[in-house]
Amino acid sequence: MKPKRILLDFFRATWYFYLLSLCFHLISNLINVFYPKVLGSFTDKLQQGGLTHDLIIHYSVLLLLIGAGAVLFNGIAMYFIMYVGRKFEFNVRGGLFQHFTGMGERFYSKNGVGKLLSYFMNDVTAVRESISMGFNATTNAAMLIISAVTMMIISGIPVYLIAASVFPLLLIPFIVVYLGPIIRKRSMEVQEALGTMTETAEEQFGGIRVTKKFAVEPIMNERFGKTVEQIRRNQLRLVRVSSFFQALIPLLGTIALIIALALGGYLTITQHVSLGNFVALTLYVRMMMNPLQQIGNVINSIQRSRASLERLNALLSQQPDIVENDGAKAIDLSHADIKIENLTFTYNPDSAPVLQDINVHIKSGMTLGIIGRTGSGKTTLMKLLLRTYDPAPGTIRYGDTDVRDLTLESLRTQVAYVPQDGFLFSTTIRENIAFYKRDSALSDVETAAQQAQIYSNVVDLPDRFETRLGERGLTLSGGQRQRTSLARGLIKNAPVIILDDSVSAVDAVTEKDIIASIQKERHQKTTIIIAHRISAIKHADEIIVLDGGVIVQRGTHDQLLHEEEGLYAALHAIQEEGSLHATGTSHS
Ligand SMILES: Nc1ncnc2c1ncn2[C@@H]1O[C@H](COP(=O)(O)OP(=O)(O)OP(=O)(O)O)[C@@H](O)[C@H]1O
Repeated sequence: MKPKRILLDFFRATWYFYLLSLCFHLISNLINVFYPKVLGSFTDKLQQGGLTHDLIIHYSVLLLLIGAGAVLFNGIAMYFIMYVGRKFEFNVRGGLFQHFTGMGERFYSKNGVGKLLSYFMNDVTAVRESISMGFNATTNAAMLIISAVTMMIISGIPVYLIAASVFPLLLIPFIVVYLGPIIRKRSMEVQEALGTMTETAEEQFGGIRVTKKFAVEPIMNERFGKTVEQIRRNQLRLVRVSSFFQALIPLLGTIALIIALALGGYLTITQHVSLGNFVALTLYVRMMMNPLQQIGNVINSIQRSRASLERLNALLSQQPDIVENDGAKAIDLSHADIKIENLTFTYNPDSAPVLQDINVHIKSGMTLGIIGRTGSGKTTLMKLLLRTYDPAPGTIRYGDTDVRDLTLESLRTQVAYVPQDGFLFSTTIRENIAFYKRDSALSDVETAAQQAQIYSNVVDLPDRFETRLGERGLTLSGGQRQRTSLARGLIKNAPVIILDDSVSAVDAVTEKDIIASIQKERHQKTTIIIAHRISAIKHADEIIVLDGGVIVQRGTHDQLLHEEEGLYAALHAIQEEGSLHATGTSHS
């Protein structure tokens, strides 16, 4: 993939706006540049004693027209640039969002939500501001300088006087070249510190309930304070160099003015330059100072935003780690067996495998139970089935098709995955359940809710299925959230469903009802249930026991119970004892 160059692509698509703006800037400056000349001629008339009432009115009207014309055309030029700047923001934000949604889990585990938000907000705005402001100020200044110098020459001001007065201004590019990279580096540090702060804030607001329950607000305040302090330090470092830079530009302007006054004054006294031309010269030099100062600001802001632009280009050039093969096909998984053969997987090449030599044949329509200690690789195995991470070629096949040769859409629409902590959106319960198909009939939503045993809870809520949930579904209890997420998986009625510890937060009676309803509804449909409680999987056609990434046992519930030395029987004994204690029937 070619590296992304968003600015170049954008300019290619919108160059005519810039051209239009350039034309209006040109008109505005051509009008504006007459202002010193008119004043110069006014001064000459005054000196020669030829000023009449009519002439005063004439000059006043002329100056008014010049001012109004310049402002009007400058305003139009600015409008075009601001318009196109907002378009840039809109395009890039849309593109970024689309790009981010295509990225895989590995990308999100590296980039926190706060960081991504910071790219959206700070970086895009920084680039937009610098291109809008940059274009306006640079074209304005360039045109003004060119037209001012031309006008001075036409007015008969000696070239050596113009050259001497304008010379200090020519030093600006050298200062820019020297200070620019320093500003850019320091600005990058500020942007990074801002990203860290957004990330910390996002995480801390997200975890505020935990913070409060542990009464650790002071620690959190201190941690957040450190990130803010880092921003302050970085910003001060940036301000030191950028304010020095910004102060230098007007200083050079002032030196130019002093030369114009001193040398111009001398030449006026010695009759080499008319008083009118002397007034015009000082006004022209004064006139150039503001745009030059703006250019200083612009160059500063361009230096700062180059860091943002580089980051945005780099981000948009990143390829998702999971990509569809060229010949990927969509196949119907309704009757496809899932074959896992000699599957070994590691998240990082340097670390030990998380799964080792896994072999499972999941016949179409069967129920597979997976149990194992925490961290034994159960979820990882499911992520590979969904191709959230890439398994080695040939190790996972649906029917006869390698999972890598399936289109991602066909895979993920036909395999429903219900995680343990399903994220709920801050919208209605109905929309959360009908997530994959927003226009599902209410009756389908209700049926799924019944299967997930959440129906009776929902109908007790004031707006039933139209009840809006708080952020991340926090209006509901943990068990209710889990069952809503389960309903979201069940409504798909997909050929394959994976329940990844999806009933861990419900009581034993509700779990039994959910399992019974799943058994009924998913008869003849492939169902994979991961659980820590044996009660949730004991009905499965086959159960595999994972330990340390390896299948250590497999069979039906009864077969596994007979392997008395096995992990399964041990887990069973512990859980049975626990439930006997819980129901008060223990004899010990
Ligand atoms: N994105 C990741 N990057 C690196 N290592 C990971 C990643 N996700 C999981 N792991 C590691 O892989 C191992 C298996 O994790 P996995 O989530 O598959 O276990 P699990 O059996 O589902 O656990 P649990 O029952 O607690 O959900 C763990 O040691 C975990 O630390």
